[in-house]
Amino acid sequence: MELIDVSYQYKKSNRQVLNQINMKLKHDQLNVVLGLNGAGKTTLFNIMAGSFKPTSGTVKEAFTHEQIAYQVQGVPFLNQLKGKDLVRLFIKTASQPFDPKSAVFANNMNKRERTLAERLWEQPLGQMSLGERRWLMVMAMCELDRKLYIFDEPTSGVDPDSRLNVLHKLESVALNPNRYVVMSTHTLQELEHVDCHIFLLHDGEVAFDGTYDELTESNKNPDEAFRQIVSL
Ligand SMILES: Nc1ncnc2c1ncn2[C@@H]1O[C@H](COP(=O)(O)OP(=O)(O)OP(=O)(O)O)[C@@H](O)[C@H]1O
Repeated sequence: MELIDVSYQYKKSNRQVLNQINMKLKHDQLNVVLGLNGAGKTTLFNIMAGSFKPTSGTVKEAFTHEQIAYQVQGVPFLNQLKGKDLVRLFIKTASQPFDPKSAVFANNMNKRERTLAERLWEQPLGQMSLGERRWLMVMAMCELDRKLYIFDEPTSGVDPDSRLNVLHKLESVALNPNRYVVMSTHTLQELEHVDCHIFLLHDGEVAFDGTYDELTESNKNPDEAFRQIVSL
């Protein structure tokens, strides 16, 4: 998937959020979009998902809605829904078989994850912590068979252990030549041991496009390396 000279400006706004962006997503690797608050990450995801039409420019290899799984931030679900209902919702909308007796999506989980999945299975969403809810949603979405997966801050509020599990899950989803996986995060340290390609959005442009090692070449602290780029 490639974005060619993509620009975006919200109606009634005089600011160009994205200004002739060029990006080529990688297969077999996690694509990570970084940027300050308001840099345009969610706007970019909406363009990739086809929800927003670029003001100008082209999205090459655009996918239909059926080919995309998009985890957006802050979607309200009924608090009474149980974990299994949420998973069923995702799986059923994809017309995939769902077995209510077993946590089908738990097949590749380690012991701790499996215990968590089993506990959340019968627990209402309203009684889950924010991190538990996010973890469950991301794991369920990974079970869908799609061409493009977009995760807007999938590790936000998730504890360090589950965060690693989520990232490794996304890495494994990306290990398929017919898929693209894109995510955003503000926690740069979590990327050190992840096979990923980084795009850093700043001032409407891609200010950095490269690997984690390249990002931290001049400063081993990724936050400082990030700061250097956005201070230029
Ligand atoms: N509907 C809208 N109308 C006008 N401006 C908007 C609208 N939605 C977002 N913006 C502006 O567009 C810019 C980019 O927003 P976006 O949500 O894409 O940023 P982001 O990088 O995802 O931020 P964050 O890291 O805080 O989630 C922001 O300055 C925001 O205020």
